[in-house]
Amino acid sequence: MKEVRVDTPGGSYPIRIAPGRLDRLAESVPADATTLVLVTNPTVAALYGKRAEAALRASGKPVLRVELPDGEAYKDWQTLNLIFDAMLAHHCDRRAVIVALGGGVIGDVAGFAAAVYMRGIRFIQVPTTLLAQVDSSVGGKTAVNHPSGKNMIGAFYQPIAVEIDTDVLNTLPAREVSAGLAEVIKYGAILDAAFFAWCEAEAGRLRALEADALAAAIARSCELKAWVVSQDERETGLRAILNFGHTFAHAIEAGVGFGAWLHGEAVGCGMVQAAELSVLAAGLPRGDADRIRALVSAIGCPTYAPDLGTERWFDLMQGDKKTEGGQIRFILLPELGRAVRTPAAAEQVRRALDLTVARQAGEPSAIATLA
Ligand SMILES: NC(=O)c1ccc[n+]([C@@H]2O[C@H](COP(=O)([O-])OP(=O)(O)OC[C@H]3O[C@@H](n4cnc5c(N)ncnc54)[C@H](O)[C@@H]3O)[C@@H](O)[C@H]2O)c1
Ligand SMILES: O=C(O)C(=O)C[C@@H](O)[C@H](O)[C@H](O)COP(=O)(O)O
Ligand SMILES: [Zn+2]
Repeated sequence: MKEVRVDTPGGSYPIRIAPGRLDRLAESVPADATTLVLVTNPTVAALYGKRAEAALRASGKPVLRVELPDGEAYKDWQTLNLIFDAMLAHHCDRRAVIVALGGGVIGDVAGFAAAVYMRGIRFIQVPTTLLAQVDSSVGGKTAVNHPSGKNMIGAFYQPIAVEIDTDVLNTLPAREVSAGLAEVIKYGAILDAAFFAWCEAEAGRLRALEADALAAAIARSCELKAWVVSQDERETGLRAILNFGHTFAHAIEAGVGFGAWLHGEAVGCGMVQAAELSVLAAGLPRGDADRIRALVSAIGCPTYAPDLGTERWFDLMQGDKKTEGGQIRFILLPELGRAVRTPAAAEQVRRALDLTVARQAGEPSAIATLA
């Protein structure tokens, strides 16, 4: 088993990575827990609900299962309330522990519920998508969407443990694998050029879910994210680099309607857009931007963005959480493996959009590249 630790001012917690962790969840259950609230969705429950529940019951604690509707479109306030309704109906107290079993949507919503239920109870992340294993389960960003923007209502709230069972990825649809790989290559682009090059070499094996390549990618991603979060839990500075590609990505997700593009797909495309902007505004060599586009394509994510109209693009990006005093601030790359947070001239942003938005009939349509 590989263990990575996240150290924040509020405490330290382990990320445990190994095949079969799902059957050993009792190891993360605190001795004084009263009820374990297993939050999941029908898709994941059908695949892993019974095993997870049995593993939790092995701790000797009662388990309350709460199933939320599946999908980004349900990552909202109403869905969050379903957790509170169930917990209050079952008289869950402050020593109840939420266990989030699912992808990033379940982890973000269940984590936010833990942050605010009776002003805060403990929670455990059991991520079952690649994206959730390499990114969303680590670092304590919890949130729901608002119709106007991604993750607009939320809290920084750390889990007490992250349990990563690499075996569960075998049931993941190919499109979800590609989406998860987008966040993997993000770490290479912003922090580790050698890891980026490794991803280029291993892209085919990663897409094919080859166990050794996948385990290495998950471990390195968790190490890099844990390193960033341990230095800047609340995104006062350094942590913002984890948002590389996301100013564009979140505009895509909100612009086309939550769920039409997967978050990881939007991140893949958003990184191509941020790389183009980096060439114009941060000195990224042309060849490095081309490598980013080629790798995003190789992992199976779209490289052309939808045509939302320039005004709408700017309007959506203006709403980004990194905007300060009305100025949109991007995460850009001066070179592969190094990221900075910086504003960019409107003209440069317009040019980057021109280069990356699918506008003409002859251009590959953004969605068509998903096939
Ligand atoms: N908190 C963070 O730091 C952070 C980081 C990155 C992304 N996110 C958020 O995560 C969300 C995206 O997460 P996601 O990509 O995991 O999507 P998701 O949670 O919607 O899961 C994708 C799909 O896979 C299904 N699924 C889950 N595990 C499965 C398995 N093992 N086998 C088969 N199907 C399975 C789910 O039911 C769902 O239909 C977005 O809302 C994004 O904003 C948060
Ligand atoms: O952990 C972080 O910090 C990230 O930015 C990781 C991102 O991949 C993730 O999508 C995050 O939810 C985006 O955060 P937001 O603050 O822009 O909503
Ligand atoms: Zn992301």
